[in-house]
Amino acid sequence: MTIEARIGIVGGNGWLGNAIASAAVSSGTIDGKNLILSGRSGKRGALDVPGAVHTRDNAELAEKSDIIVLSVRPDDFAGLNIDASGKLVISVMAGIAADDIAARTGARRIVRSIPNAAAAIRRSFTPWFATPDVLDSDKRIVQALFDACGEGAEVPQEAHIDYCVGLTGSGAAFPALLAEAMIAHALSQGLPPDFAARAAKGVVAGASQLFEDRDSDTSAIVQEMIDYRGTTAAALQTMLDNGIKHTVALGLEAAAAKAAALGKPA
Ligand SMILES: NC(=O)C1=CN([C@@H]2O[C@H](COP(=O)(O)OP(=O)(O)OC[C@H]3O[C@@H](n4cnc5c(N)ncnc54)[C@H](OP(=O)(O)O)[C@@H]3O)[C@@H](O)[C@H]2O)C=CC1
Ligand SMILES: O=C(O)[C@@H]1CCC=N1
Repeated sequence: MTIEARIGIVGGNGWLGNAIASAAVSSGTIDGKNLILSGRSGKRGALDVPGAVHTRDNAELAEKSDIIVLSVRPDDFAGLNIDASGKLVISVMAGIAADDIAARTGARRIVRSIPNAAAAIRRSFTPWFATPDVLDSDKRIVQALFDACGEGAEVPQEAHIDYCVGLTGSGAAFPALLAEAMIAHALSQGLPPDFAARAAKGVVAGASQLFEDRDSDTSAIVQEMIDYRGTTAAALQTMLDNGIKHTVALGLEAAAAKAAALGKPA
């Protein structure tokens, strides 16, 4: 789907806002001339967004946009002054509730979402939630925008978005941590650093490619290896016995708790 509406991204010069803008244009989902990107400093994002207008003036952005994406840090939201009444607002901010977005912007049609940094390569799995006033036509645009960034998926409750800050928003961070743990152990066993890094990243990257197959079932992969009763089973069972699932659960809960705290005044 091509989005004909004009989209303004507040914080469009930042990590995520720039990635979304780049993905939307490079996929052909929106013409760059229909994008306006704002930032305070005048700095541009790392990724080129051909045709887009850049501004430091959020009032100009609001005036020129049919849809406003809020991509400032949660801590900066309280200082944001923008009139989005009558417009669709799409927030990517962690922890900021739809009611607070409505109160600050005057908008009623509000979507909350949690993309991740893989939007830069159009591989973000992005959950999104629409408040009751959001129109079906708005939803088609939101889905198209997040499909341009990878894959969008509507969730039925706002609470799911708060939960997903950890589940999807952290993006490459958790697989990177797994690779880090593997590298650290390989180094402790005397393997050369360059080899250890290539080996661990190669395993994680290879697994990611395998998971691309929509039919791949992670629990089946784990069970198959446990049933094989070989060396991988020994490793998996030791990790399970030592609480790896509990550790992951604690991490996801910590992310959700941090997001909840971000949404509250200090
Ligand atoms: N990065 C990620 O992977 C993810 C981020 N998010 C959410 O996305 C949002 C953006 O995060 P991220 O891109 O990482 O942060 P960045 O700091 O990279 O980008 C935020 C941008 O907002 C701009 N900004 C701040 N205040 C204003 C303002 N009043 N008007 C216009 N622009 C403003 C800043 O511009 P300047 O520097 O010029 O002041 C900055 O470039 C956050 O709310 C975060 O929770 C959600 C999921 C994943
Ligand atoms: O780490 C963060 O705060 C951002 C927001 C959600 C995921 N990443």
